[in-house]
Amino acid sequence: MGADMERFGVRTATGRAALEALLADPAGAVIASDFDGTLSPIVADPAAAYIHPDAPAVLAGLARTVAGVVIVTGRPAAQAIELGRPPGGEVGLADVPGLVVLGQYGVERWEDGQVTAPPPPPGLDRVRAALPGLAAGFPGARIEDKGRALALHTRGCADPQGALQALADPVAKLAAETGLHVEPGRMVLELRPPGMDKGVALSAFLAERGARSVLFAGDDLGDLAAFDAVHRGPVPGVAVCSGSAEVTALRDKADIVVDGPAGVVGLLRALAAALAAR
Ligand SMILES: O=P(O)(O)OC[C@H]1O[C@H](O[C@H]2O[C@H](CO)[C@@H](O)[C@H](O)[C@H]2O)[C@H](O)[C@@H](O)[C@@H]1O
Repeated sequence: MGADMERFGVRTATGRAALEALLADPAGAVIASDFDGTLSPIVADPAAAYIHPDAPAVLAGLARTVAGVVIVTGRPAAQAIELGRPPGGEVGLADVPGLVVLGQYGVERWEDGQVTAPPPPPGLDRVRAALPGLAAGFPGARIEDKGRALALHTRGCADPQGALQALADPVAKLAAETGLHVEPGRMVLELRPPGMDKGVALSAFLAERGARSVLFAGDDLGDLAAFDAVHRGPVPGVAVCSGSAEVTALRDKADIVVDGPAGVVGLLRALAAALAAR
């Protein structure tokens, strides 16, 4: 077991214990992951953020062994499925047996090709009308309409971080006026329904599956709630940081830190190999 722990780069005692529990009892394990920045590399155009080419097959292999594989994402769930098949790829996320996608920070659920979700929150139309005015002052800013939430991206601006800071107050004011929640992320401010986050969504999924252990991988601020759920929940949990220079807040809270989506896929591949060797 010691060799396994070394291979996985676990740096905390609780992470070691949780990973040992997962390896000893895979039928009780849930493998959970964020999408953008964790399974798919960060790119300038959100519509072009396809999954790492090896991720679907690796997740499909794991899904045959564990209690469940779940993607917990800020994306609309169906869009994660679309971007979850790399261009020209033969295997996509839709081929992962029993996969569930909890989209839009947990308000949507994709399963067996069907999406279930509540109606869009009141206030969204007002945000939809107001955001172009806010974005107009920042050439290169991009509005992403996700149906139940809107995102204002600054990655295309000449000074993405400066634009993000300048937009923070007006976006917070708009959120307060419309009863929405501001979700800050990687060069993005999202206005989304309140009352749900990735931690709540993941905890509910773990309870539903009767999970006895969990591994969750994430890269961004919105994943911190899932890290908390992993560490404070009733079953042993491993939090994996998909590391980047852009976001450092997750590193100190992670049991394992890997280098971006390629590192996450490598870790999941090593996990699948260790389970197959048992
Ligand atoms: O919860 P996630 O799966 O991490 O999704 C969070 C948001 O990710 C997307 O935006 C981010 O990725 C883009 C593509 O690489 C990048 O251009 C952008 O700067 C990032 O913030 C997505 O567009 C959002 O809808 C997600 O909520």
